[in-house]
Amino acid sequence: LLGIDVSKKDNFALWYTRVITYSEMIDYYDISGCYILRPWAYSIWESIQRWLDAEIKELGVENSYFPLFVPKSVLEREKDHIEGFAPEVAWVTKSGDSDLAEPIAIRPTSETIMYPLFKKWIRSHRDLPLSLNQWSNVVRWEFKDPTPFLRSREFLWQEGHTAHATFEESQKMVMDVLNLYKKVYEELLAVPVIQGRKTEMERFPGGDITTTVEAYIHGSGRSVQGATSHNLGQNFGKMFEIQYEDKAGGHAVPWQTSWGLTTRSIGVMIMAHGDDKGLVLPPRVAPKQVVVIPIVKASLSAENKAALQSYAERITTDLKAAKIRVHLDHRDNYTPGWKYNHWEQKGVPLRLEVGPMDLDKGTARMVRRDSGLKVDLAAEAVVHTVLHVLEEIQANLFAKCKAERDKKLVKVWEWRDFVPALEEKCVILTPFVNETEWEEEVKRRSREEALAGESEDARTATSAAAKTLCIPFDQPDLPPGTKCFVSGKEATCWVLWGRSY
Ligand SMILES: O=C(C[C@H]1NCCC[C@H]1O)Cn1cnc2c(c1=O)CCCC2
Ligand SMILES: [Mg+2]
Repeated sequence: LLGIDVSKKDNFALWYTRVITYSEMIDYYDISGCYILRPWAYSIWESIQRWLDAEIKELGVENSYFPLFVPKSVLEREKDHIEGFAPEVAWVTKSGDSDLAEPIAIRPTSETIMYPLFKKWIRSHRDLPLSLNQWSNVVRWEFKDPTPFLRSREFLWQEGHTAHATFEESQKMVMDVLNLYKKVYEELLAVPVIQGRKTEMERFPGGDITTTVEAYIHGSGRSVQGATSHNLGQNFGKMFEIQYEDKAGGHAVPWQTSWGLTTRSIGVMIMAHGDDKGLVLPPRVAPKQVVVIPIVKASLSAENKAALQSYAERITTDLKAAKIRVHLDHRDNYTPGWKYNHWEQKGVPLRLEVGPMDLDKGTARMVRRDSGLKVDLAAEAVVHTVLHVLEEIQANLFAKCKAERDKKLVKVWEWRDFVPALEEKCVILTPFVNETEWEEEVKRRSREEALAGESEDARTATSAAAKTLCIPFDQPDLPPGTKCFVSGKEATCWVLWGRSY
């Protein structure tokens, strides 16, 4: 097949599979849940990394690297931290033919690897704040159906881990990082997110406060956690007996944070912006922002072919000089039409067509990937127009995504309106009593009412149930006496619900 040949709205899962393969981002691997990140995808991860790495360093964080392995005795140091997650842990039990004395876990996250060293390094208040990050892979043997980028058994991420003398300082770090995550999504990936706090049921049990950025995928109507930033309180400090001599000469336990953003962010961007022709890349992370395509007609004389080639090369050189990521596709074994389709599937924001007429008139035809708009430009106007239009495309993608999300962001006050709104692919704000048993009840009833007697595979990554996404920091007005939408009890806050990945 030359084209994607399936519409995003008709079969979202198949559309996504076609987009990530035809754009040469992903290839499949023998082990379920493991994928190859090809250069077109890896380049996007590098752009995210480059921006985020510089920003966390501004916060005083330093990069480091800890071992991939953690002994069973250390990983299971505190039962309540690990109990819910145990099935996801991958173990090394042998080397060659011989069994290891003690099974060794492959890191699913690095708290238990790092914090024994934090204990060793943090002795005085002068050792604080300790702020480390590592860019690495992690392994979680997920049970649910895998989806490239969104849910894989190995993924790339950064995990930040800090220790502070006061709660206030730790909470500032939690929020400073959460604001960086919002910028990664909104300013790099052009995807709007809602910041908030996870409910008691959804928060990381090892921490005290879990904050999150929640994205909405218009095509599937599902929401997805974009990244998390936790205030761990003193829990891990107590668990790992981290203590230091404070200014008054007494013993104190530091206040810690941990925070992570993963390659899932790339999947969110693909789903948010892709269309029926394939990927649509935000210019700020596009591996190539412009592709120059010479239109070489066979009838052209040799010198005209050469003239056209050098004209296209000059335009390419001018763009490179302006730090624009440009590619000249002068392959003579593909037609211009084939190339248009190919680079559209790869989501390149701008195409510049350069034909014999353009050579004569000193022009080039600029075609926008997001809107399809075609504009003929004078060669000397190409660079500054391209720079301007790339910014326009970035803003346009964000605006389109935000409009789509806002159209589906609804308020519901009564239970009877809740499941119908889910069926309409909405993400739903409700007044809520914010008690775990009522959260469980909503999960159960929303699945039951949506399935209406049908069953649901436990492995499904696309459950019919609604779950809480977050308690948005930006709370709508809640007049006293407002009733919880499901329990009828006094509502204590507005909560965001949705079907999610
Ligand atoms: O990983 C975290 C907390 C924290 N880890 C560091 C980055 C930020 C944040 O994700 C929670 N968590 C999730 N998943 C798992 C574990 C786990 O602790 C441990 C066992 C395997 C699966
Ligand atoms: Mg998990």
